[in-house]
Amino acid sequence: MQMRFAKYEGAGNDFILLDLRNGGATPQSAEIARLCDRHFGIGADGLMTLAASAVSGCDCSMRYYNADGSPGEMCGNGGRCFALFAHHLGIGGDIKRFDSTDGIHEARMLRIDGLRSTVELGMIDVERIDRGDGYWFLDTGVPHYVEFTDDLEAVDVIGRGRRIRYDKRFAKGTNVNFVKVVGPGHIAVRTYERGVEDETLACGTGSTAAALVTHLAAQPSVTAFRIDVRGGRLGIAFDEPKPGIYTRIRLSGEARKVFEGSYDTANFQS
Ligand SMILES: N[C@@H](CCC[C@H](N)C(=O)O)C(=O)O
Repeated sequence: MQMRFAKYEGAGNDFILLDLRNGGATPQSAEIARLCDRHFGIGADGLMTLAASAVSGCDCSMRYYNADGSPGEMCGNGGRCFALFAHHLGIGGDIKRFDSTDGIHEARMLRIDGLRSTVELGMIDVERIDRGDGYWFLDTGVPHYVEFTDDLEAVDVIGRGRRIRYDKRFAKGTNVNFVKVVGPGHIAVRTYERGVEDETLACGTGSTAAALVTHLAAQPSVTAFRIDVRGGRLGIAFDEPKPGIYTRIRLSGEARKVFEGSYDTANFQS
């Protein structure tokens, strides 16, 4: 069977998008891993399916899978690409509302330029940030470890990231972020991603975690951050109605449709 797909990227975090509204099945985990393989497949950090939503008021439903085929509860850059994919399919109005495993999200196209757009995505509220010895840990849709460094270029993101990712302290495993404070409201982040098992060029939920922890630990009066990542630049803004309670968290940045095509499912199934 031929399956249509589209490829999108947000700050270099890249994704395969499948529209399942007409009844296609979600690929099995091994098939997703083969599709995401950069040598034998299409190549991507993750894959998302778009389907009709069972949640009242939602335009559609997103499910996220990492490059190794494991499901993730949420993906920030993926969510921004998903919203643009929905926009290109003519789904929803100015505000796209969709459910993911971690909750309901709203997205807006702030600026459209051909196949690219600046997309702002609402993230789930964060009400708990744990402090460890030299690190912070929080859930911004998926689990994130955050550690500050003065020399981001010198960090062995893959080596250290992989050790921390499998540390027994983190029951579900964790994504790992190294953060350098550049100035007021300005940080740079490198992320080792769970499920990709590598450094990626950007991570939206990781950038969200890094901005919240920077606010908490170093810049309590700042509620909007510029985040420099390997693949570009992201923005985070949020409200803090009570100390340590973060609401209206918005992740913004460019997203782009890269190409579309079709594949023969028999080539990717075992
Ligand atoms: N790249 C993502 C995060 C994707 C999920 C993550 N790897 C996990 O399953 O923990 C982002 O932009 O947020």
